[in-house]
Amino acid sequence: MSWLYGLLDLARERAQTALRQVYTLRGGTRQAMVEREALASEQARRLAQLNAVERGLCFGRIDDGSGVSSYIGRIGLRDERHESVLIDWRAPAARPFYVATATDPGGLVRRRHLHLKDRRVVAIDDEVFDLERMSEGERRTLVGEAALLAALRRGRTGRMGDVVATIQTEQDRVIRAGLQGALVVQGGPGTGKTVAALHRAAYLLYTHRDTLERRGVLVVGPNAMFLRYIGQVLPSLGETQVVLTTVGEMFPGVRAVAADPPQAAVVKGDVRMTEVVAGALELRRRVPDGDLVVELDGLALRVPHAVCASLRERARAVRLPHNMARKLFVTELLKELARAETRALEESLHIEDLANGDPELEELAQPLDLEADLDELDLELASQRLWGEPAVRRAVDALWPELTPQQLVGDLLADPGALWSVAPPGLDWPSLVRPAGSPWTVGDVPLLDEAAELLGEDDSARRAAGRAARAEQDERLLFADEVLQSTGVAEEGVFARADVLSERHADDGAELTTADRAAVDRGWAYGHVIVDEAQELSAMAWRMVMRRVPAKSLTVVGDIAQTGSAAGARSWGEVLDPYLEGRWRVEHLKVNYRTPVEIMDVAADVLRSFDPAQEPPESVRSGEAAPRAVRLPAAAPFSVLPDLVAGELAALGEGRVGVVTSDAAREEVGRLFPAADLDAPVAVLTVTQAKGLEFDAVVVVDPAGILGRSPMGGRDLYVAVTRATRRLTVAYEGELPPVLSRLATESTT
Ligand SMILES: Nc1ncnc2c1ncn2[C@@H]1O[C@H](COP(=O)(O)OP(=O)(O)OP(=O)(O)O)[C@@H](O)[C@H]1O
Repeated sequence: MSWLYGLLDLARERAQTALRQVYTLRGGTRQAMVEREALASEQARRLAQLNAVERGLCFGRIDDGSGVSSYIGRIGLRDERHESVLIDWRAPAARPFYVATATDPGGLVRRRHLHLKDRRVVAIDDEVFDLERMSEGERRTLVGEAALLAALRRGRTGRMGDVVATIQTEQDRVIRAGLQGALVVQGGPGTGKTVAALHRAAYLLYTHRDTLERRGVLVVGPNAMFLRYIGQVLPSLGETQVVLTTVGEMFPGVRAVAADPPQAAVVKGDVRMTEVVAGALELRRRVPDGDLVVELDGLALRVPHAVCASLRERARAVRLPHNMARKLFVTELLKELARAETRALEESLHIEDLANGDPELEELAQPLDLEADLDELDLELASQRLWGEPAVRRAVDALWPELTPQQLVGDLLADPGALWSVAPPGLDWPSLVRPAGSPWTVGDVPLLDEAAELLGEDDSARRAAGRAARAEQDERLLFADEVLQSTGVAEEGVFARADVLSERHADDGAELTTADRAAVDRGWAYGHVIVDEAQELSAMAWRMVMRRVPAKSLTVVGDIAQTGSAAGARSWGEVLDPYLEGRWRVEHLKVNYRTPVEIMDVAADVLRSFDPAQEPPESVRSGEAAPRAVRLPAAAPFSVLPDLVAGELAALGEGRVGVVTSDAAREEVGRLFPAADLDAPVAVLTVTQAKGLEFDAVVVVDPAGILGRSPMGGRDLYVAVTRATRRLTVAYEGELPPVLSRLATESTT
């Protein structure tokens, strides 16, 4: 191994030297500075990648029938003669390592898993593909079974790790699926959907770096805790440029964590909320009851009701977003007010009075028609003057206000009258009503996004800047190419292409990476979007996600059987067909790598209780402690939990306990374990919070409360009991729910 690590050290030194050189250069044109910065950030990224692969640099070897051996590792390395000596796990040449099975070795005679500690090989697992001498029992489908089981037996750290060394064939199919179109990864708990999806992100970035570095990859997860749980996987694979977010954070400027009550969540997630939001906007474009009258300097500027109505119609008819159409409305209304001002002035000038009875003057006095004399320039100047008048502004704002999404949605939800008048029949709008100024909920975020689409933003300044930036683009590109050529890096293939470099350093933020820029831009079009726990997204949330990926290149990861949100998915067709019209495909993952057979049998009973047709995934492990139910004492039931959890920690020796409670018990149980968090030995979570996570031992508290929370209670209990990798205890009061009757019961005294 030392020769491979030697090459890694060399590559690091080269990157470091290049970085130092870039930093020692000073002065020059702005262009030169921008280019230096581009090189520096590329070198820094390369260095970070080289550092990330130190642990377990090389983990596999494959031998083909002709005596050729290839090493598989976290990155690709070449020797001084430019010969490939370590194959990146994502390269096509590494594929046989993941797909060869005993029955279909694909030209391999041996697959070797290498276990490294520091920089030394400490263990080897070999699989020899010799079909002649293979017994039936050996024709298994697991890839590198010994290495896989060793990986699965390791205690959990509270953070998901990468699995490059032990990816299984069915997962490999998911990871290496093409970039185009939508792929649904459906699989039961613990089948590696999340881990496969993250490796897929790394694979796609490796294989389609040109497109994806520019457009970015977005991963949407169920909550912040989950994002922390998975946050290290991609960096450990050398990829730091992926945006991780939750539905509650997808609207820039809003960080929603609060959940709606179940009924409000259902209504907010209903696609008919598009009509509600659009209706609410319509209510804000008003026509005055009678004529519009603006009092200005003693004059009453009057615009007839019918004219106001027609101005509104014209502004609507342009079909621009509201805040952009407002410009047209304002321009037209100001002209009408200018005309009205002239009319008012006319009426106020009584020439007969000025003649003061003089018959000659009276004869001279012609009826004035100042309005007819107004030309476009007069109107424009008058409009400008009027726009400076607060009374005019107030009148305009009352008829066609400039609105933010927050104003539109916040006002609507606090206004029962408005909700009543815009909600389509059958929509339970009263469940939405709440006090003004309430904190944003996760269910509000897709509504804000919907509102933002209808409102639009005044981006004329940004577009002008964009045009100017594009004019510079060609020049920049040319220059970036020259830099790459002159430094020789173009040949080394170490750097991003010139257009990527130049794009990164476009005017709107020289030091910002694609990920940085994308994360704050609601209108950013990602190259690929991965949605995890996708069964939880409502129809409205899907609209928001789909807006972020116009190319519809998606990986949708989830399990319909685990849907906990009442607004979530009942089938993949139901949520995807409105956007993809059947143009999506499903890969099924069927092997459970997390939960041992003994616990999975209990979970299977729960699954059958709400969906008898579903097959639970098959566990790869067995032989862990039998899962049990513990009856809590009737008086102060939770008081025994600290001892119970301490017992679980002791039984684990090394590992973490997850206490998964009903929503009702969460607070009281949480008080018993004050320092509970992901990294602590004990974490206390509701089922919603525990979704996607796992623990060595799980204590499920108040199963009846979990079952009774909502119509989705059975699914919630299924999620709760499938979080354990080794031990499961169900702590209940009163009677054990019949669906758990398989559990051996104990009582506490
Ligand atoms: N090929 C593999 N090698 C080693 N470990 C694996 C492999 N596949 C999955 N695992 C492990 O199995 C566990 C479950 O994986 P993961 O969380 O991705 O499953 P999931 O399908 O997303 O589960 P859930 O539906 O419950 O969220 C994780 O600890 C993961 O690291």
